Amino acid sequence: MAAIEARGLRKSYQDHEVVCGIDLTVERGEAFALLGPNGAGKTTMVEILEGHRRRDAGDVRVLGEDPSAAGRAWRARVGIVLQDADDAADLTVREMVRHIAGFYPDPRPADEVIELVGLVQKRDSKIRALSGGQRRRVDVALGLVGRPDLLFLDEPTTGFDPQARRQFWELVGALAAEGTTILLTTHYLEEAEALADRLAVLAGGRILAEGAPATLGGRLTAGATVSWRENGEPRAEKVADPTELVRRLVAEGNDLSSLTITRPTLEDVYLTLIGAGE
Ligand SMILES: Nc1ncnc2c1ncn2[C@@H]1O[C@H](COP(=O)(O)OP(=O)(O)OP(=O)(O)O)[C@@H](O)[C@H]1O
Repeated sequence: MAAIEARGLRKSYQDHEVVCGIDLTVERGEAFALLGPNGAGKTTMVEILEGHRRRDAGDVRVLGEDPSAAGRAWRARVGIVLQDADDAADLTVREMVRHIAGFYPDPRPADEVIELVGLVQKRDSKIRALSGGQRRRVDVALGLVGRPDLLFLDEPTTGFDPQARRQFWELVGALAAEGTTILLTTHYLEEAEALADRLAVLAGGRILAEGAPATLGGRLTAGATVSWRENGEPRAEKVADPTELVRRLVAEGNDLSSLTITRPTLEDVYLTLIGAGE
């Protein structure tokens, strides 16, 4: 059974439909990323799957249950890192993690979680005295402490410095290796590429494309651009397979010290898709 199964999911605010009949399957143990511009409907989707928002139509099963009707046992298996968590509490990091751990049947030890998110130095600091990125790490700690089977991460690394982001990627990789299913939204394409087994690009409440990061939008078959210099002049040619062209350039005795072969990046593919979706 898939971890997440949604069919014909719809949601409107007033008369504005922002999720327009989405089908989505996330397998158990998979890391899945939702990408899309501001207002695409990602958070609305995720909140419906978390059981935090009612849907207007569609069938949804998350860990085998309908999230709008699921009870405490289900909730204990789901970890959530909200986009705008309000954690400006008067508690220390450790107190807060312990407090939330108390709601779960089999939590991770608080100190272990604090170490996982790199907050050992701030363990006894009040949360309201932390920087934005450090608070975000607390959010992540609270999402992890219950040892969830499924973890929702809504823009988890917003405000992280580059080092913290790398550490977070390693953490998510370790959780995925333990078998945790992960549904992530992000605006960082390199994050999606680093973390996701599969991803979907959402715009205007619809999925425009879905697949592995390496093959999304025909990325692998889109051809390659070969660039080199000939008699001091820059040359470039777009080809399906660069092998033959490179062979010819070698046979012709060209200086290939500046040769490059590039394929569309995930960002190229994403921007093309979004452009096409507007
Ligand atoms: N509570 C609400 N009431 C009315 N409209 C809403 C509400 N929440 C979201 N919307 C609208 O629904 C649309 C989708 O919003 P949503 O937050 O799901 O997008 P998103 O893809 O998560 O965007 P972002 O990348 O900016 O977080 C937007 O047009 C937004 O203005």
